[in-house]
Amino acid sequence: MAVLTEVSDEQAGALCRLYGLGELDALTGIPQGIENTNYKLMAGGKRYILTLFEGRTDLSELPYFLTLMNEVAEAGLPAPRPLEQAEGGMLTEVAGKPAAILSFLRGKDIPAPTPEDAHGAGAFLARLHQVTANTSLHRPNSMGVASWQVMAKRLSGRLDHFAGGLEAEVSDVLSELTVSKPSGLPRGAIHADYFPDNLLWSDGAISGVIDFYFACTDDLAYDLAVAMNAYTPEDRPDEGQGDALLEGYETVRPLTKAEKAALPAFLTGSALRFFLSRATDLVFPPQGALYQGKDPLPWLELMRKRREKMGAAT
Ligand SMILES: Nc1ncnc2c1ncn2[C@@H]1O[C@H](COP(=O)(O)OP(=O)(O)O)[C@@H](O)[C@H]1O
Ligand SMILES: N[C@@H](CCOP(=O)(O)O)C(=O)O
Repeated sequence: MAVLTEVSDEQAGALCRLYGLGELDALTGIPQGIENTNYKLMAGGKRYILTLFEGRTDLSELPYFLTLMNEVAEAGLPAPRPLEQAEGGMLTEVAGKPAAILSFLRGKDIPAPTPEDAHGAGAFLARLHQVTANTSLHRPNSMGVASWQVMAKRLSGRLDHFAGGLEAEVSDVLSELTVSKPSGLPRGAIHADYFPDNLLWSDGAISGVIDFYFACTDDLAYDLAVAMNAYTPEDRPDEGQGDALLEGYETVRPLTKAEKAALPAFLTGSALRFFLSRATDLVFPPQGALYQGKDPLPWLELMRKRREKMGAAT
């Protein structure tokens, strides 16, 4: 239940005036999500999303995320469009939290995507990259390799509780990844959290891509690897969703030779990244976010599979 901050009808009414939306019709909390508070806001007969940014989102980075979403929407892809206040500015404050109003996107996520769904998600990711590769916006990846090292260090003394010998294994993988770090690949703004719950579908087509709050500047092929892993079902890893997503991606944007060569390391690295972030959140539950305890272990298994293939590819 991600309504961490209550918003009164009075506060919502004031927001409607600030953004020139007409009369407030209704305000309903959205239970999905774990990071921020989201409400469905109905005003002047239209639907919007009201997001209150909770503790884990860095305030100074909000303009980057909102401007990026706006650029993607301007390019004709279904990303949330942040609304401007009548007097200018996208951000405001509600109940002591920074807040924005975003356009509402129709559709629902597909919790257990088939390989066919993954193929469509891959083609859409490539279209997204065609837009975000050209942005002038810049934000370093705060969840990149350096942060994996920080997380592993913070978890030191605890990793072996997840699996015997894991501390040494993670340290070995980190060294391998540092040695094999590719450079000079196509870069741009990447989504960095392209999981099935961040894509909305309607009538068999993608009607929304949401949750840009990990977006950053990085290699496009790394984003693809995150998505291939995220679409690999945790309980049925061998059904082929990852490969189908890659196939779909390449129907729109074929990978360069160098990107193909980098993919095994990116798949291993991104599996390690989500294992480490989930393990960190379990061991040190974040304050201010309503953490629902996502299981890190399937990502450890996936990391091991990906690492085997990385070894075979070198
Ligand atoms: N622009 C939008 N249009 C429609 N629904 C949205 C939109 N943004 C968020 N949602 C709904 O809110 C839920 C949580 O949003 P999300 O950004 O994933 O939250 P969190 O950052 O807390 O993970 C989504 O699963 C979706 O149901
Ligand atoms: N997708 C990540 C966690 C980020 O959560 P989100 O609700 O903001 O998408 C994971 O599965 O570990």
